[in-house]
Amino acid sequence: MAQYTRVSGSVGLITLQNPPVNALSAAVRLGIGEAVQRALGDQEVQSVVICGQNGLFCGGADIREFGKEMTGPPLVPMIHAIEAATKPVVAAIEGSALGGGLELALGCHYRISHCKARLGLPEVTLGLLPAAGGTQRLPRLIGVPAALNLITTGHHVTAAEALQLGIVDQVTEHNAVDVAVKFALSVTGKPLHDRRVSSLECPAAPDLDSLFEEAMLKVRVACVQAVRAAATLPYARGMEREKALMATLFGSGQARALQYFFFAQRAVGRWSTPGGARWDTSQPRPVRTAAVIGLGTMGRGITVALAQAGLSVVAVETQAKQLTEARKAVAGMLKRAAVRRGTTPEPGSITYSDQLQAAARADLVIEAVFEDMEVKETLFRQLSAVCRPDALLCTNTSSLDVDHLASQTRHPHLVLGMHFFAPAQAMKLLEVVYGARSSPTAVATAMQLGKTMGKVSVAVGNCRGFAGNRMLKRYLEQAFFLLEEGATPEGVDRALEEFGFAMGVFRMSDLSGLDVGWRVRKAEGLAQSGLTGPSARVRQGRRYSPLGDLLCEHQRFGQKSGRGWYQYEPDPWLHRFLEEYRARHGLLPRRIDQQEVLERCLFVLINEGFQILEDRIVAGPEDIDAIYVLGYGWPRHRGGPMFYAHMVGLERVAQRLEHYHQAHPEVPYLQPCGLLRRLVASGSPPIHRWRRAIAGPHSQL
Ligand SMILES: CC/C=C\CC(=O)SCCNC(=O)CCNC(=O)[C@H](O)C(C)(C)COP(=O)(O)OP(=O)(O)OC[C@H]1O[C@@H](n2cnc3c(N)ncnc32)[C@H](O)[C@@H]1OP(=O)(O)O
Repeated sequence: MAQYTRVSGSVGLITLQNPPVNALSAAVRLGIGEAVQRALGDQEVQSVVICGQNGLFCGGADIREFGKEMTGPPLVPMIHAIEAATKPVVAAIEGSALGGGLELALGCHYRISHCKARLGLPEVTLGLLPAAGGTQRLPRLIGVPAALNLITTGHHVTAAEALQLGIVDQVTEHNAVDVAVKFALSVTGKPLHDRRVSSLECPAAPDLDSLFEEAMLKVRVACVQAVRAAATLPYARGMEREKALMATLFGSGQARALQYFFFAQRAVGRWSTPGGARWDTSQPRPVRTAAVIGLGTMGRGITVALAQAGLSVVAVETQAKQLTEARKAVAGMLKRAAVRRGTTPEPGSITYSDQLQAAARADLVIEAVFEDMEVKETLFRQLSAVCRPDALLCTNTSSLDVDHLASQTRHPHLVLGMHFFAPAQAMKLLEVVYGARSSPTAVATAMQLGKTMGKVSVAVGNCRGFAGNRMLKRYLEQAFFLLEEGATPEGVDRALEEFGFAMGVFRMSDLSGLDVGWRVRKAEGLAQSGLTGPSARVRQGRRYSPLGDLLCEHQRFGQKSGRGWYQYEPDPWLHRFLEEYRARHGLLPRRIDQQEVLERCLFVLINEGFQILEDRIVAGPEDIDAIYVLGYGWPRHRGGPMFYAHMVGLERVAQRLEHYHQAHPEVPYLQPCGLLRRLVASGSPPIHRWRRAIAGPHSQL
């Protein structure tokens, strides 16, 4: 909807009304069109202001309408009508003007922005391009290099930057609508020709061809082609090109995946637990002071993330040398982040101590000590004695039993996992792991704290490895089995990187350190040295690959030791080692193609995802997809593992798993899990119906 009123005698005020972000839905487009006509036809009205209700101009096209049949008037002719108006039209930008919202503002003759507003054309992040004239008007207004940068990255700019670039005409600290109305009165009757952006010439820039060629190599080709049309063609032909390019993107799998992921990241905030706790009925407690215990790499990152979110942080490290180093490292991290943001580091929000007692007054404590149950058990008993009785006690463990740690304390309902991903100050993902006794308030508080730190928090039930690492285990395992059967680390990584992972599984393991998993496997009784014969490759009645353990026995810990799955200097060791290993175990190497690598590594991970859904460890497929894209490098343009399964087709995923299970009956995880089989049997419903299909007592399966 759009509301029309007359203000200050002669200004027609059009207010976009579609909470929460005034997206340009069919109803809003219809409303704007009608209001513009009314304003232009009203004899009393000399100028027009367009704004959005509730302090937000417009979040762009309504993404929920994409992929559905188009209804309502199209955006492009409406923007043309505004630009062609003979009365000045002023956009009053507050909050955000993004995508179609900014394109609407670019169709206005003037743009006044509040100083806190942000502007941008983020369509590329949804697999699209700004096809309501954005690729044609923005280069004409601010020049090709700056427009190309904004359009191909999707970056938002601040109001100050927008003023400097020439996107807006004025920035105000006052009420932008009031300022725009006054401004509209002041420009009444002034000529408008040079205010119509579509009629401007693209400002000349040196060596445009090489700029376009360079951009083509780096970014979405369609965006570059559209901006090139702005620089080389008349406006009307440029608009035709923009429309044609958008048509090729609109139905693409990438666009569907990116749009799905936009909503998935937001859906995880509406968490629920099998015990009935929910986001909308649980009240978070305020957290003003947080303590971090253990200042290794993770503890330092968590300290920085908390301080940057404006909390007072008590950083505790009992080893003097480590404490001194951590203090320096944290100061350096804060300084570098401030330089990047162009601000000064906040002084005084972190205090350091070598005494646990320093955490006594904290609202919430996050321990990040060595990943060892005995060490953590002792710490939780101490924290329970030292801290306030209402303090939330959180563990940053990546796999240990949260319920067991809770049982060491006096108030188990206040114990949770907060599983950060390295580097903790930068990674967007946080797994909030609730135990059997965690209270709804505790979950809500940790979820809210994650949001305050700028993270996407996903509520996850307590199980070994939680959601992310539990799935990762199956993925790694298949990669090892593939090596046993004849594949090479390079071949497996190539297949995964061509699929879209920034790093294949072996390169990623080398980076994070092979010894980390080795320590966990030793603690679980899986890694055992000296075993020979068939028993070397079987544990707990299932196929097991000791390859990772053997590499560690040869002191190959990955990048940190200069050698892992790859050698960082010429060294044919690994291939010889694999050949000898296969010969020793009577394994006949075969040629393994990319399809098998992908299906075995990815479908087994997806199968575990379905098992996690069935076990109610997470509430919906969006949780798993957010975890995998934000924490494990799953390519965003493929939406996440569960969305990928939906795109591939559940029947095919189940068939291929069955096929591999028949070939490898000793690997039980290759057998399609019950939920996957039931979804296939019920006709493979689309992903947005899975949540309902899984839901316990009301299950439709
Ligand atoms: C011809 C085609 C023309 C144009 C193409 C386009 O315009 S494509 C759309 C381009 N716009 C965007 O990509 C902006 C997306 N939105 C945002 O970046 C943020 O939502 C925004 C506007 C900065 C506000 O952020 P905030 O943190 O305040 O809110 P949040 O992101 O949680 O969003 C609140 C709910 O609104 C839903 N929503 C946001 N934008 C849109 C949109 N454009 N269409 C539909 N719905 C949108 C969002 O999903 C949240 O709802 P929820 O139910 O929680 O999912």
